[in-house]
Amino acid sequence: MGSSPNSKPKIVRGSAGYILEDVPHLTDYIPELPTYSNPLQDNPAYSVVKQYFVHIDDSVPQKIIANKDSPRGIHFRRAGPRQKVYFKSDEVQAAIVTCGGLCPGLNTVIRELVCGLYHMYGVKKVLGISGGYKGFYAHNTISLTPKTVNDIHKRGGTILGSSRGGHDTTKIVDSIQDRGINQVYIIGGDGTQRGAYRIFEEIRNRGLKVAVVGIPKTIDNDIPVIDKSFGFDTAVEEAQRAINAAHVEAESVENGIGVVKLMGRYSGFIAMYATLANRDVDCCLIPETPFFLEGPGGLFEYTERRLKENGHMVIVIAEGAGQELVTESIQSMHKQQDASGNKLLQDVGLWISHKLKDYFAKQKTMGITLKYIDPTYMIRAVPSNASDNVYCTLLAQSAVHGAMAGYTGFTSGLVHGRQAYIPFNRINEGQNTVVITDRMWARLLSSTNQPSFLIAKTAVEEKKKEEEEEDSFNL
Ligand SMILES: Nc1ncnc2c1ncn2[C@@H]1O[C@H](COP(=O)(O)OP(=O)(O)O)[C@@H](O)[C@H]1O
Ligand SMILES: O=P(O)(O)OC[C@H]1O[C@](O)(COP(=O)(O)O)[C@@H](O)[C@@H]1O
Ligand SMILES: [Mg+2]
Repeated sequence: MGSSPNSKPKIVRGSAGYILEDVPHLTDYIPELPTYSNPLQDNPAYSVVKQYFVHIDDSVPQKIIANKDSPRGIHFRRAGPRQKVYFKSDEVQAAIVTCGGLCPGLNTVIRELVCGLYHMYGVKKVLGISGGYKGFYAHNTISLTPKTVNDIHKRGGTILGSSRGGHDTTKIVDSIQDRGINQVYIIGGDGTQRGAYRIFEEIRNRGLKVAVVGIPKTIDNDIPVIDKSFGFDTAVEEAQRAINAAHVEAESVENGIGVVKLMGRYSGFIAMYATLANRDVDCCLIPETPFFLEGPGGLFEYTERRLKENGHMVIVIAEGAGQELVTESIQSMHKQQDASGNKLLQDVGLWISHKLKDYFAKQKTMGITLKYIDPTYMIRAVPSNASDNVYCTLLAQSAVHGAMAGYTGFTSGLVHGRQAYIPFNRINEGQNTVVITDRMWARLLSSTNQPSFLIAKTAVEEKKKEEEEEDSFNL
């Protein structure tokens, strides 16, 4: 996968604690590049906009909650068109690639990149790299025009195809150089953005005039810094259909339990938002918060209580939840990985369904009917909804403006509702997960009334410890 990224973050400090975490620019390593007037100024559609061009110093704060003594804090460069551009329209040879798992909106981003380049900047040469990163060196390219991408946003998936694994920095940059590509748009999740950083580093080391731009994609919403990733809203909406079905099935029988498993490998955002949106869910389990089955405060006890109270119950479980519990039961599936090095998960939905069935069969107190619904790929293989379509358009257009302005090594993202350019190193520094001490998780707990397993378990453990201490004292 090439050498480790090593570039230093570009930090600009201002007065009163202002910090700009800036993005690299082509002129950082190729001085005296010629500039040109932005063709947008002659575009009748945009000429009516007052102050259409973004001021060179505009930035977006990372934190917007402040008090009177707080420093101004970290900012990111504001996205948008600049007065001067660093590429002539007919000089640009752009390339677009989609990597990793599917996500609603991939085709919309492809469409808007192509149309944005064409209509805003007069760029006619856009190549689609097929099949993810390995497509740079192992597949043929596809020529993309506004005509060929015209209606692709109505379809799920990606017209370019995608893949995991196969990131070979040297081969990819050789291909970029050989094909004369000078703007690379890389659409993908956390793994993809790490790969994009390596490509940027290699391009910079070779001194090439190539802008490398990332567009963050993942339904898991696990990319740090940005408000949310495109496709997430659509996935949450699609998940409602599965939860509604589980609810209908559960309430139609005596002591019915509906279990729905939703995607979310390390982050439970889809499960959390789908639960909050639905309101028929009695328990939501996510990777960020451990849970347990037996004893006081456990899932079995809560399920039994809920069935007695309400006659039915709906459980939403994120695929990455409770993995340690499942691994304890099925030792053989230990630590398997996919081609990109992501953890392969065991089916926690199936596991929990069996555990609940076994428990009630042994208890003999009440007979249950359990239906397990696993919509898996259905929530991500759909076309993006209206709000995601608009979001994809803004992300793609911001990416194009940034590349044309000579910025490189950045991800285009939304920060507190404003489009910003975020340096790769910030995007790659960790994973966004649900913070269970935040208000959002508290809102969920109050909407489901489920036990906070954390507190309950701690209380049980403390009680056990006290009893053990008492016993040893009495001996
Ligand atoms: N640390 C890394 N360095 C370089 N490339 C990576 C890295 N992690 C993942 N990739 C590449 O990024 C692509 C997509 O990664 P993956 O984790 O499958 O999906 P996603 O980008 O959606 O998280 C794959 O081609 C993979 O080889
Ligand atoms: O079967 P695949 O394609 O590996 O995808 C499964 C994974 O992809 C996801 O949808 C999203 O993962 P990425 O966006 O990181 O690719 C996860 O929720 C899920 O675990
Ligand atoms: Mg990922």
